[in-house]
Amino acid sequence: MKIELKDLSHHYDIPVLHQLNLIVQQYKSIAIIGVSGSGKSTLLRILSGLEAATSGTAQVNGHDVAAPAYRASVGFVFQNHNLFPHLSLLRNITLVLEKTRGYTRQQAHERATRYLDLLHLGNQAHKLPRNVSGGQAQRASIARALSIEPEVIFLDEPTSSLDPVLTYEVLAAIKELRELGMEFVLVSHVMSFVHDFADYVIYMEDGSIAEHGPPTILDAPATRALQDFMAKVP
Ligand SMILES: Nc1ncnc2c1ncn2[C@@H]1O[C@H](COP(=O)(O)OP(=O)(O)OP(=O)(O)O)[C@@H](O)[C@H]1O
Repeated sequence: MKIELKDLSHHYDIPVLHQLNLIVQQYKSIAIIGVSGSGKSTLLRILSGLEAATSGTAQVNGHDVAAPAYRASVGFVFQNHNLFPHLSLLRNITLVLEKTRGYTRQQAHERATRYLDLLHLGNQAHKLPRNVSGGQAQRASIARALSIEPEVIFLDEPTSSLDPVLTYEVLAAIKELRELGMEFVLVSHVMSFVHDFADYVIYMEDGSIAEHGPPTILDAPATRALQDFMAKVP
């Protein structure tokens, strides 16, 4: 995947991202790390087209992220699974395919079943989100994001609401998908996973990219900022 940022800035009531410039290419799984409030989720939302930057430009695989059609071509997984509570796992997916892709019920059913199976949820398909574990619900939301067969999948701390066992389960599923050739940009606080999973790491501090490079930068940071961060995280 290729990501290109040019003077990308964003502010809410306060400035949050400060003139980011970056070109990253030929990586398949990019992790954004940094302390709370450093701007990771904001950058992820802008890269996925969920939010428009205040100024500057961002491109992903040559697409301008501000173009309306771009948003429909990517998948996004939120911190909490964000499934409709009154619909089964299966219906959560088929509804999206029918409404946003114009699939027939039969086509939607086939595709949703394929992705639920891929996430090892075939036997849970007819359950409501509240009747499955948090890890299973989160895997269903990943299946939903995958079902539109997006060019890139964005994940915002997909395990932040899960206990260690469920975290392991979701991260294992994501690793499996990477082996299938899917492309990811994710925000994660689980450094062991980032080390293992990402082939490129972006470290953010105070709304700036303080350091970026292959995951080996986590072992031997070039900047004081990343050194301090790595000394504090488990
Ligand atoms: N919708 C919003 N309205 C106003 N301020 C916001 C909004 N979203 C984020 N912020 C502020 O922007 C800054 C960056 O937030 P962001 O969520 O991008 O950081 P983060 O690094 O992802 O943090 P965390 O790890 O806690 O999720 C924070 O100061 C936050 O309070």
